[in-house]
Order: sequence, then C-alpha cells, then structure tokens
Amino acid sequence: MSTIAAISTGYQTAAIAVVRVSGEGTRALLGQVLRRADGAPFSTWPPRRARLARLVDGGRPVDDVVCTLFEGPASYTGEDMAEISCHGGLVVVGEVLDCLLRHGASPAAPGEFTKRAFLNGRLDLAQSEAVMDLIGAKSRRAAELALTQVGGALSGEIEALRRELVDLDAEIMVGIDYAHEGMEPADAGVVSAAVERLRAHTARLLRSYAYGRAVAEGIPTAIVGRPNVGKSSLMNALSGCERSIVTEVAGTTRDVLDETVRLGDLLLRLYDTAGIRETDDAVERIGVERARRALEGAELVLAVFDRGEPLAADDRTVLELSRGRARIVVLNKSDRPPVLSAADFPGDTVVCLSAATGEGISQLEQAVQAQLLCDPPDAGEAVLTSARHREALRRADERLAAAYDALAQGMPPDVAEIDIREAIEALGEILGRTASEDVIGRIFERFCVGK
Ligand SMILES: Nc1nc2c(c(=O)[nH]1)N(C=O)[C@@H](CNc1ccc(C(=O)N[C@@H](CCC(=O)O)C(=O)O)cc1)CN2
Ligand SMILES: Nc1nc2c(ncn2[C@@H]2O[C@H](COP(=O)(O)OP(=O)(O)OP(=O)(O)O)[C@@H](O)[C@H]2O)c(=O)[nH]1
Ligand SMILES: [Mg+2]
Repeated sequence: MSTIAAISTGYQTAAIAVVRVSGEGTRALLGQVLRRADGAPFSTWPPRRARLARLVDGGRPVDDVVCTLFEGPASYTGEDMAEISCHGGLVVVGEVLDCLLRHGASPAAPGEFTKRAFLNGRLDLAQSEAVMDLIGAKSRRAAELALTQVGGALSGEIEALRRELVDLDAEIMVGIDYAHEGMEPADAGVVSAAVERLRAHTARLLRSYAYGRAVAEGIPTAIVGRPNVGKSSLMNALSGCERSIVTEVAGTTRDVLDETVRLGDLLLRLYDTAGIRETDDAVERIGVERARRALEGAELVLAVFDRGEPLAADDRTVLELSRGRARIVVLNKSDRPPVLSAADFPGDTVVCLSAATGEGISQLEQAVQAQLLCDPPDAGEAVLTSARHREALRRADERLAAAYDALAQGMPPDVAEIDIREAIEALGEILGRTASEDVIGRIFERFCVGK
C-alpha cells in the first residue's frame, strides 16, 4: 500500500504539531528528509525512540523535529509508521507535510490511518468507529463509553455471540449433512434453548441503546409553547448561558435555536422555538411553522405554560400539537401567584419551575431522565451507541426470533439454520467481518484527516 502522510493535530496555532506517516516506504522517505547532527543515517535509528533531527527539503532546512519510528506490525496501523513532532503554527506544519508529499508520500484520506489499522486486523470495525466517537465525544461519560469500546468491550460481546451461533450452526449442519451416515439431527429442544439464551443477551444490548445514544449523541428536545411563557428563558437556564434572547415582548424568538446541554450523564439537543400562535406577521408565521417542524422532529417535547395565567387558546393548540408525544409539561414562572396546576394536565408529567430564578430546574432534570427511561448499565457492561450497530443487532435478533418460532412449530432444524446463518452474518457486519466495502468506506470518510 502507498505511503501516506497527514497532519494529525489539526490546523491551529500551537506549540507543537504532529505529522504522521504510514506505509512500507516510511523508512526510505524519512531517510531522504531527516538529518541527525551526529550524521547517523536514518536506517540505523532505533524504533520507538524519539530522535531529534533536522528536516530538510532538498538541502533547505525546514524545521528541527522530533521523530519516532514504529515498525510494523507493532504499530497503530500495523505498517511501518513514523510521527514527526515539529513546531506548530500554520506555516511550519504545512511545509513539513509538503516536503513529505514532494518526496513521494500521498496525502492521507480522512480516517485512512485507522482504516489501515482495520484492514490490517489491528482493530475491528466497531473499535474503529469508537476511535472516532472518542474524538468527537461531547461529555466525559461519552468519552468513557467510547474508550471502553475502543478497548473491545462491545466487540467482545458481539464476537462471543457470533461464536456461539457459529457452533450452533455447525451442530445443525452436521446433523443435516451426515444424516445418511446415521448422525442424529440436532435436538430441536437444545437448539431452541440456546437461541433463547442468546436472545436474552441481544435483548439486553438492544435495551442499552436508549442510554448509549442519549449519552453519545443526545436526544432531540423541542421547547414549545405560546409566546412569552418563558421558552427562551428555560433554554438559557438549562444551558447555563444567555443563548436565546429574552424580552417581555411576545414573539421575540423567530427562528429555531439549538444548544446541546448535559443533563447528568445524558445530552439533550435543545431546540428553542418561536411561540406558537395565530399571527398575521409574515416573519413570525415562518417562525411558527419552523417551531411545528422542530416539534415533529423531536423525541422529547418540553411544553411550556405560564403558571400565572389561565390556559389560552394558543396553549390548547400547543397541547394538541404535542399530544401522544413523549412530553413534559413545564409550568413556568412559579415565582408568581399560581393559576394553573398539575390538575389542569391530567395524565401528563408536570414540573413547576421558574426559569428566572432556577427554582425547580433540578426537578425538570429528574423528570427528563425518568421520561427517557434509560437506566445506566453496570460498570464494564457493553453499551450500544451507534445506530448502525443497533440496526444490525436488531436484524440478528429478528432472525433468532424466526429460528425460535420455526423450531417451536416443529419445523426441521435446517429451516432454523438459515435464520441462524443470517444472524451470524448480521453480527459480523458490526465487527466488519461481513461489511461491504461501501459501508466501510462510508464509515471512515466521516473521520478527520490524520486519524
Ligand atoms: N503519539 C501518539 N499518541 C497517540 C496515538 C498515536 O498513534 N500516537 N494513538 C493512536 O491513535 C492513540 C493511542 N493508541 C495507540 C494504539 C496502538 C499503538 C501501537 O503502537 N501499538 C503497537 C505497540 C503496542 C505497545 O507498545 O505495547 C501494537 O499494538 O502492536 C499506538 C497508539 C492516542 N495517542
Ligand atoms: N416572573 C418570571 N418571569 C419570567 C420567568 N421566565 C421568563 N420570564 C419572563 O417572561 C418574559 C418572556 O420570556 P421569554 O423567555 O422571552 O419567553 P418565550 O417563551 O421565549 O417568548 P417568545 O420567544 O416571544 O415566544 C420575559 O420578560 C422573561 O423575563 C419566570 O420564571 N418568572
Ligand atoms: Mg423566545
């Protein structure tokens, strides 16, 4: 494979930056551009040792750098690799990279180092995806889950499930293939018991997705209500900054504003919306339309009302629009004399609070956590955080359910065997054993360059 190079530390002014090289031409390439003060040729440098050197581009000094060589296969990518720590800043780093490219390296595509690690069997696909999740983590908990996954927690569980299914499949196949030699067919009772046990495991993993996604990505949450009830104030109170403009004028918010806020271990992607009301103002009408769309796209709705005023027609519209949705009724302005109470919202979870003083905000946080029904996993337990993994696991689980039903209906085990094989295939997609090149390409494209 070609020798690739990229800046791994991002474009920014910084004290030091790292340029990474990987591929079989690494040694030859560095031999051309690095010079030791003691004159020792690059071919004699010991691997895994930082070495000070001057980087020269055809005789012209470019920078003084520290270089570390990692010999394959004991490297991140599994190939020969090097890391050049050069001076940071926008000019020097670019020059170092240009120099390597001029001497024959190709620019690395996004995620190409990690893709090579995957292709060389250093990481499976789920671990590679977790590397990206780790880089993109928006909270400590999300980073912690990603790191556990880089270490192979999820992969280990998926691989164990897959192994057991492969064994089961082999047992059924032997019974089918050697029936004429007097082999007993696999015992349907034993097979269905095994399938049931494996399904308990897939079910637990699938349940963990609600929590995993809420931690890693956040739950789209719309704050809706008629004008002036305090939606923007609530957004600001939850996010801890003055993101949205607050005034006593009804119709202040016109566009949808979003902000990601952390709530315990979970993330909420909050959308502050324009107050919903009938209006002749063209701009406001567009805002109201956007508010409705944000509401439709949300998985959790915070429906806000002014507790100090009786329900108005626009309030009823808000209730109507959010009916049947995962919703929490927020009675804001609890610092004012009450007119509304929980009794006005039968069947709803109701929280009284004051966005202005912050009173009751923690009750809202508790209500949100309860509403999202995501119980945290036990320490060390694998958690699903990726939609791709969930989709594949769901398919595996469906096939196992079909296998179980087939056996329960007294069909011969070879019918169930087809389902079991498909389940094995689906689990293999998570690990990248049976993922198509398209899927793999799409996964790595989302990485940053240099990773
Ligand atoms: N400077 C630097 N920091 C880094 C990385 C890197 O590549 N370079 N990483 C990369 O993204 C992460 C660490 N992950 C790594 C994983 C494996 C190997 C590696 O060389 N593995 C060899 C040798 C193991 C050993 O020394 O015990 C191997 O597994 O055989 C390096 C880094 C984060 N920090
Ligand atoms: N007393 C009291 N006033 C509040 C509270 N929360 C918000 N307000 C006031 O209510 C008014 C409207 O607040 P906003 O947050 O702008 O209301 P909104 O729902 O975003 O309004 P629009 O964007 O116009 O739909 C402002 O004058 C706020 O200061 C509260 O808890 N108590
Ligand atoms: Mg507003």
